[in-house]
Amino acid sequence: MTEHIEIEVRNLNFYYTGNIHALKQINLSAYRHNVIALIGPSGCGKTTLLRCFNRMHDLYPKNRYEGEIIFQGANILSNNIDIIDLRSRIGMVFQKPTPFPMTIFDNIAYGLRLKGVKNRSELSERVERALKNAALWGEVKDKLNVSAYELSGGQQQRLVIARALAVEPEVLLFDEPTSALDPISTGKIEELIVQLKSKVTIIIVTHNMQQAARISDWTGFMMLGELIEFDKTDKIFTAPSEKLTEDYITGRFG
Ligand SMILES: Nc1ncnc2c1ncn2[C@@H]1O[C@H](COP(=O)(O)OP(=O)(O)OP(=O)(O)O)[C@@H](O)[C@H]1O
Repeated sequence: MTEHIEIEVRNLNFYYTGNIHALKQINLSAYRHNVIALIGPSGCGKTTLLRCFNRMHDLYPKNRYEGEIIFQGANILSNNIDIIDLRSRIGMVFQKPTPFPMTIFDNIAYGLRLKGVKNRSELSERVERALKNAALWGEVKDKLNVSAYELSGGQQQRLVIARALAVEPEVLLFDEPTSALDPISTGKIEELIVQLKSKVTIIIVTHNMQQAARISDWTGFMMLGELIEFDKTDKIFTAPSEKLTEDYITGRFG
């Protein structure tokens, strides 16, 4: 299979309001339908980098990007990008489950309705497909009209994943998606992420190095806003090229 680059980051710098230089000269290529993990000590810039991929930082107009993020031939940091469209093509799942205060069905149908899908049978079919793809259908198929808040934390996280999947994104961003979950729910989400690779490219921030080693194909190790090393996960965890990476993965600091 020829490897196709889904996202290419070129000389990316990012500054929070007040010129805090949070990302420094980041370069990386994310291959299509691979899982890319971002690891590194607290405050190194993992979440900041993840949020660049769907322009979440735009919520604060004084934040500033430099460089390029090329997604399917276009620079998503350019001014003429349609941000709403971008966020449906590059979806995001946060640390804490964020269901909307509405029924399970309506949570999933929400983005579809925004995209103009109104036909009830098409909506039902796409809601079912998204819930199946998020490995949640079996648990909720008889209670689609109850509030999403009645689900457990782990189920809510899969609901949020289903909601992101419903609009058929090409990329999913995960920001520590299991840190609020118990080990069984964590295992289910990890299994799901590996399954989802057949459909989407995944970039995941995790504090848990074992999790990165278990589920990712590529790993980026960050420190103080720099991407110190980016390589195949096996290589990062068995024979890293950089001493800093080795010190981190062997627990010498962090
Ligand atoms: N809204 C903000 N305004 C100013 N500085 C910020 C903001 N958010 C983060 N930072 C700074 O940017 C740097 C990177 O933070 P970021 O949250 O990306 O790190 P992280 O690696 O995801 O950390 P953690 O693992 O603790 O979540 C830190 O120095 C942080 O203090």
